[in-house]
Amino acid sequence: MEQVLGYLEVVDCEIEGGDQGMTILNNELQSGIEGFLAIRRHSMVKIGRHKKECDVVFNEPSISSVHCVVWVTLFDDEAMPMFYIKDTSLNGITINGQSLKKNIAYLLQDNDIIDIWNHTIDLSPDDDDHVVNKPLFKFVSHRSQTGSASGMDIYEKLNISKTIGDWEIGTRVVGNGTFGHVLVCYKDSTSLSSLKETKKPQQRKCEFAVKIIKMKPNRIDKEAKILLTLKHPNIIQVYRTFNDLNGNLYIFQDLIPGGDLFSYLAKGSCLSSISEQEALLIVFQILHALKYLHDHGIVHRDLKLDNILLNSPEPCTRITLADFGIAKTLTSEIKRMHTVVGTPEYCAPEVGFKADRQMYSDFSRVATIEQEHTGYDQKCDLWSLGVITHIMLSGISPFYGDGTEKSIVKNTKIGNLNFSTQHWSNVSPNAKEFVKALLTVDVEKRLDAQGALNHPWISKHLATLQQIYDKKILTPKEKLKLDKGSELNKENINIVKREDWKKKTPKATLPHSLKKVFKPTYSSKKIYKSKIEYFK
Ligand SMILES: Nc1ncnc2c1ncn2[C@@H]1O[C@H](COP(=O)(O)OP(=O)(O)OP(=O)(O)O)[C@@H](O)[C@H]1O
Repeated sequence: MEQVLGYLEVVDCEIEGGDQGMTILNNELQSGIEGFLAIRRHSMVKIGRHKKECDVVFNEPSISSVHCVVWVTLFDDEAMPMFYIKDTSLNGITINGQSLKKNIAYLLQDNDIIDIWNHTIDLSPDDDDHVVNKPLFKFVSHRSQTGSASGMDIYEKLNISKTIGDWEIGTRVVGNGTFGHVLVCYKDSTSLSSLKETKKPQQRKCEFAVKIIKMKPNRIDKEAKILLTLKHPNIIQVYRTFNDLNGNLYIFQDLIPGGDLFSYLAKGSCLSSISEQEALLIVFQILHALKYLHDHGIVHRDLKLDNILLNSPEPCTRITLADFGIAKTLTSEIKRMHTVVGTPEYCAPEVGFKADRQMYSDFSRVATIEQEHTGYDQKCDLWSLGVITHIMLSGISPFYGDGTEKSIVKNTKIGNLNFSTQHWSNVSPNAKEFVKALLTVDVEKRLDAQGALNHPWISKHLATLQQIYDKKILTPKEKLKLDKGSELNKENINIVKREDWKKKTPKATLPHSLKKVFKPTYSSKKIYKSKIEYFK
């Protein structure tokens, strides 16, 4: 069983003449301490009226079936856990007297008091009629959340500003990558005054995320430029970017609270598979995002478990593609790419990775090593999706070999797949065919995004998938917008028609003087860091 990372302490629970209708089910036994509900990785604490679904059950009509949920995400073993709460109720909940927006996850901080009875509506100290002695919950984390990099020195350490315009940068780290640090941030809200006028309780500030990248001088960042043009429910939403005088680029974006797909699959010391239905809904959403990107001439080029974020760590949740650090926009002039970029483990063979580490000795964010081949196109993203689907269905990375770059690159070029192991015994033939159709070395024969959506594995379940997507994944507003047809935020982007990509382009024409070297990045940053084994 996973380690306890935090607790909800039951407080203000002076029960008179009965149990006030509260039943704590399994969770109390797991925490081992009476009156404390354990919060562990990979399991959500649910509070509500529904006996089968919830860990804490209140038999009261004012409490919704699932009233609120609490969970924790952990980026890696060295990171501080992030605890979230989401109000899923009809009547609302408050934290420290502040109301929450429905269905939006908020970060919990030590000693936060969670009130599921919504006292704030008419609570006054002299009011004898208000509900008393109803249990509240106090959140307590197991480890200090400020950690070693204390709030004061993170700004100094990263040489970043505390505020950028009306954005306030917090001290909590959401994740770290090869290129940047992702921190929690807040946007100054002016709407509080209007809330006061309507005598509603003050609303808790929503959290956002900011990715901060150290830029090399005179580099224009393509990631920020591309992200500002995108608007899709399955692609990270960016609100603002800013370059400071210290060479930092700030990308202000939505905070995605469920952690990344790598952390979701990493249980114990290996990656575990998930059910075919669960994988199908994830693939369906990624394909929606890829279709949108590719239709607009954008290739992600670094699809991997780490860059797929979850809205909450549970099945049937929204998936968000992040990290457009090496994405590329194709235009009518540039129809193919010749730069070797990405993560070898997920990288299509035609991208042209070499196993020779020497070649990648000098690191550059705008990675450029000239390719020997005729280039590659958007189908490289479909190969990466094939690797991701393979891992989700079997828990195994298909070309990982002995884990060395040499063996990964060699295995990828051969593209052999083995579905005869016990890991595949419960996987349907259609799912295996789907993986095979994406992990096809011959690019011409490999499916594109639309082809993948038409594959029997997806098309057989299309009606159900679309229904779940429309009703559970999208908000009604998003559904309406998608129905009207997706539009880019900015008009001045050179859109390539799909037919143009199919036209063959001449061999790479970059002069040798432009040859630069590139060091690959790894999703496996976590594999190397925490030594997670792929093979069970
Ligand atoms: N908006 C976000 N909300 C929540 N978590 C995020 C967000 N953006 C990034 N993360 C987390 O931070 C990690 C690093 O972010 P990101 O991948 O964008 O950085 P990077 O430096 O480009 O990484 P890489 O080494 O993969 O190139 C991600 O794996 C993810 O877990």
